[in-house]
Amino acid sequence: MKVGIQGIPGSFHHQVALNCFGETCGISGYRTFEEVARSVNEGKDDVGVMAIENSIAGAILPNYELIDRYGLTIIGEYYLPISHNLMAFPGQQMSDIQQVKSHPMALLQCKKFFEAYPLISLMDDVDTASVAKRISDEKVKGIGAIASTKAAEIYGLEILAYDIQTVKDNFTRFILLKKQPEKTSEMPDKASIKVTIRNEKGSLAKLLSLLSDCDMDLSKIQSVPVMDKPWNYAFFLDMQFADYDKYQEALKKVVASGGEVKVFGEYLNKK
Ligand SMILES: O=C(O)C(=O)C[C@]1(C(=O)O)C=C[C@@H](O)C=C1
Repeated sequence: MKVGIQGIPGSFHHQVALNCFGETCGISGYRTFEEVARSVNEGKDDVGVMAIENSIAGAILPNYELIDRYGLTIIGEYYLPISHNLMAFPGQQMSDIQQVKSHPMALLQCKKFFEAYPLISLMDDVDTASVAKRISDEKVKGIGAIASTKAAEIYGLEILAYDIQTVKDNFTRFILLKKQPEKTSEMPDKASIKVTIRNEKGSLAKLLSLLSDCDMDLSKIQSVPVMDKPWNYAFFLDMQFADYDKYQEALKKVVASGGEVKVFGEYLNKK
């Protein structure tokens, strides 16, 4: 199984790939989410792992657009507990650190911790682990990384502060992406869809009550701009259901009421 991720060993994506596909899967690391989406679309990787939302920092909106543009299918999801740690080249104190680099989502999850250190500047980087690796390879002093304890272990860095995310219970939801939908033995109980509706008074309210009438349990609704129609919006919806037929009926009703529907995936809820 060839798995595409953004990041390198020690990153959270790498951990999810190992947890989902086992130690022997072949993992290719890319610098951007777009490269992951492209590699799955071109068949270079069988499956892509992509973070889509975090319980502190919220949705990674651009990733919804990537799934849409590259025509990928969501075949599953995975929730990983995330603990962030501040680490640096060994032998330094907190007072030696002038700058901290990490993945933008990781920085967002630790914003509160750094309020007590106004002299430390925060900078976006590719992924959590690659900063740790660079500090180690180039023996960089004065710069810290935010990453997992596993990354500190792999790259030989010293942890200056443990568990620095704003709330202790912190989760990132990852989605597993393939080029084509796959047949599963179990009936799906969750779906991710995109609905485009006309920008008219009450149209979103009508959509929501229609879904509720069909017993759809919405776990996510995210509006995204329709690029070629300024100030029009489409909605990415995640919904859970006990009855697959009712879900199919809901989709038909949305279309009958004038909505455009694109299904991104039907899979098993893992929450
Ligand atoms: O940089 C990493 O280690 C990642 O796997 C990326 C990522 C993300 O994209 O949200 C994954 C989980 C955490 O939320 C922080 C960063």
